Amino acid sequence: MANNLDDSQAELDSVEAELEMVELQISELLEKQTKLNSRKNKLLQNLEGACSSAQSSGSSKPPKPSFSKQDLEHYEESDFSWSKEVQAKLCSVFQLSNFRPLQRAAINLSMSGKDLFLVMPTGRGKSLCYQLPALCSKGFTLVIAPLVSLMEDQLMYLKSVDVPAVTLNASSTKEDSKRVLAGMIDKNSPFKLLYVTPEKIAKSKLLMSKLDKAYNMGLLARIAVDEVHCCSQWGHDFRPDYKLLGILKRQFPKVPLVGLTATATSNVLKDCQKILCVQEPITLTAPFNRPNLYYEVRFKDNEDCTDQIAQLIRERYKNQSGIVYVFSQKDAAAVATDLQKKNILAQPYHANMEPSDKSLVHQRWSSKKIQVVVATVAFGMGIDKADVRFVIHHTISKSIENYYQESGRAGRDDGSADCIVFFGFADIFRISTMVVMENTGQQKLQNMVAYCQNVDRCRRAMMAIHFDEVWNDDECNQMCDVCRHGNDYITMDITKHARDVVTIVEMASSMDEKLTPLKVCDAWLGKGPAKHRKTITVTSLSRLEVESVIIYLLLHGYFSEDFSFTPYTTHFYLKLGRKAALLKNDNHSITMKMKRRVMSHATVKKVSESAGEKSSAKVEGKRPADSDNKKSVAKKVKTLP
Ligand SMILES: Nc1ncnc2c1ncn2[C@@H]1O[C@H](COP(=O)(O)OP(=O)(O)OP(=O)(O)O)[C@@H](O)[C@H]1O
Repeated sequence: MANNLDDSQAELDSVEAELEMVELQISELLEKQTKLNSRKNKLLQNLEGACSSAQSSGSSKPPKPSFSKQDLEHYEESDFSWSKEVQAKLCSVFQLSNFRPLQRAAINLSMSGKDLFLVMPTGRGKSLCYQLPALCSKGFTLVIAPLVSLMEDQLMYLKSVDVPAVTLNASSTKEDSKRVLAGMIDKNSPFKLLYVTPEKIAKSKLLMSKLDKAYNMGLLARIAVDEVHCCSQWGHDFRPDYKLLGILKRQFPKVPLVGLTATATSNVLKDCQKILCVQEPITLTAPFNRPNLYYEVRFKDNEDCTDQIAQLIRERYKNQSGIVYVFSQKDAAAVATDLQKKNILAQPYHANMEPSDKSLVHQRWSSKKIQVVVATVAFGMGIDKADVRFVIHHTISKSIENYYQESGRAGRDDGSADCIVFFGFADIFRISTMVVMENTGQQKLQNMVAYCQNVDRCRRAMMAIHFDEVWNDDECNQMCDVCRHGNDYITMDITKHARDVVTIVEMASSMDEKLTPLKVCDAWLGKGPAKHRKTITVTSLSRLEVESVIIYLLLHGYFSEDFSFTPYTTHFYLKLGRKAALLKNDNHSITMKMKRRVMSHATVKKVSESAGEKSSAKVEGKRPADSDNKKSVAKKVKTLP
């Protein structure tokens, strides 16, 4: 009997070991699949380019795509019946001399009556693509925008260039509304643009009936849906009322619609197409690469992060405008106060401020009376200051899409600007608990963390994946810290460290104890409660290295999140992830790329070095945390008594 049991146990162990190997192989294959897909996309792009030129030279040809490069070239031309007027108004009204990429094509398509989705990075001039056609068409253009403040900014701007535009929203007076509703069916078109929120379309029968009349009179020239990704559940700013906008195309099928967004992926756009009931829209996607922006990630030391920011502002951005994004309203106030104490003209901005205070900060900043706005993400849509020279993130964003959008407020004038994010360990878990209820919140956050943790891939190329684009690292032009300071990393074998730290969490769990990531760090560094110190192998890594290893293990499935909810707050604990069991296998090893300035040579086993660097390269930028920690690097190995 005992023999039988032993045999079964042995077989079970062997099956489990085999399963672990299979799981490892699957994860390796998945990684390989991602890389191959990226290469495939790039090759397809190259092939598509080659096919288009072959087609134009008359050779034999694959079927023509629905909107080919030649079509695009056609719409880039300036010999349409409206071209002269468009060009004249570009100069005389908008005081611009040239179009930016895709603007002319978008305008020509829209003037030709085509439905269009225009995906263009933030600040590249999407508004012009419906404002200019509005001026060159009979009647008025209906613009759906998500925020009243955004409409007001647009109206202010349009007023400054003498373009008649109006809005209908909850704060419009009765008289205003009456005037606007009458204007909609006035053949003399007293205004060329009418801005409304999606809620207004959903709720105001009067507005819909006037639109119907205007449509029948041929006065509803065009419909523009700004921030069109808000239609889709998969878009990061989903707004339920956007879902009801399908009524517009159903009621007014002959009116061309243009949907504008800075952040939609192709899946989000497909969803928007369905929701808006647009049959066959043409999608124009401007390249997302902003070559004038320099992207950088810095490790965050909570104690002196604001000092570092202040120093940057004083030295590198003297007299230049910028934004510091923070996590919470409390942080906005605290960081702004800290900066003020260091003689920097900074003011906070967050959703909970009085609207008049918000506009005051915005105005002061726009007119350079203050240098820096310390803001939560509430400072976003509708911010149109061209000469923002830096956007510093005091805390990481909750997704790459958000980061792209927020950092993209820099350098709208095409002049060079910096986007720096301070990557802090504790911040990851603050954000993680904040997005816990969001569908894909954790995955998106992990992508952002992977962007920050990355040491060997061009930051642009990493962002591109999220916009269904493939950018070559060599197109970066050293405009990210990785490309500029290339090879500043080492590949490390962290298997033993991983085993040690996973054991800590395992032991805690066997004692029915949950550990937050910070507690795991402390315990591993030998700073936790005495009862833990007796049982664990204290690491010789520095705190920064410890944090990096834990983040790596979390990103790669050796750890996972264990949320615990109370009526007041959500706690983040670490538990073993699906790959933790692999560490029991002696043949399993984990390697990790780590920035030189993070790792200390004495403590980790170096597997291979990146090309071009000598092992004796000095470890730069040591922070107090590192040096403090060296005191405790006594290679203590404590075992059970
Ligand atoms: N052809 C052009 N040449 C120079 N500047 C331009 C051109 N087109 C637009 N701009 C300017 O670019 C700035 C940003 O334009 P706009 O607000 O339309 O951007 P956007 O793409 O709508 O951004 P967001 O996604 O933030 O709404 C404006 O100051 C605008 O005047």
